[in-house]
Amino acid sequence: MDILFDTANLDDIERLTPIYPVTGVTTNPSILKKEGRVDVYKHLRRIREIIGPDRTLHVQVLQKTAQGMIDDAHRLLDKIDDKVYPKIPTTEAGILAMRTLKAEGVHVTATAIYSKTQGFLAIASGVDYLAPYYNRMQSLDIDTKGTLTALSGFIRRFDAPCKIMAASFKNIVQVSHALEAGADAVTLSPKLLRQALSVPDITNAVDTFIADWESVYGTRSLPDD
Ligand SMILES: O=P(O)(O)OC[C@H]1O[C@](O)(CO)[C@@H](O)[C@@H]1O
Repeated sequence: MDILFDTANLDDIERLTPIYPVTGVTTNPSILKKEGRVDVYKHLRRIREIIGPDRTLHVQVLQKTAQGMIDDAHRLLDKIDDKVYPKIPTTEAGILAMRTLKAEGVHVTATAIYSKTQGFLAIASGVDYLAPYYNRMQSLDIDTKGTLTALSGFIRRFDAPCKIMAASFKNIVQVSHALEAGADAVTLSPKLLRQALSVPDITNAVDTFIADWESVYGTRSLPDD
């Protein structure tokens, strides 16, 4: 299972990567916008430094034509490093860009996925990750779980070297539903993870165990022997 941080915030990535079992970081232009007008390549190289070479870094291209997307992907690989996964929107131009980049041996993440059709086209184009937009699909009344289950079935049936990285989460329930439906990976903001762990019931359970111990032994520590 892959869990990725959907953020470009350096403080969060630096502080939380050692804590959570994250396997990578995803960004897009809207996520980068939250950091202000940063020196974008420097910023992304710093993310790479923090997460190290073994975690994946997914960065979106900006152009809408196939050639523009390919040029953007090359720019990202050149300016950040050759391990970056360019994120290519799954449009008609994007499909051509994906196929061209895969033929060059580049890792590719297909993004902006709302449908099974986009998904199977990206799978057939040989991409490494598919990023279906969980919350945005739900808001359109699309059968999100059914779409993920079908895509996961296609991947298995055709033995495609592709993982589903569900994205666009607005609450933690969507995340577990995506995993139940067949997502191999989920990308979510660190804030969602922290919110999920800071519910009062969890804290209360831990406090009650300590209080029970203390009421018997008069201390909050385990004995040395
Ligand atoms: O709906 P949102 O919150 O804008 O999310 C869009 C999603 O698309 C992605 O760009 C796909 O990787 C994620 O980084 C993000 O989770």
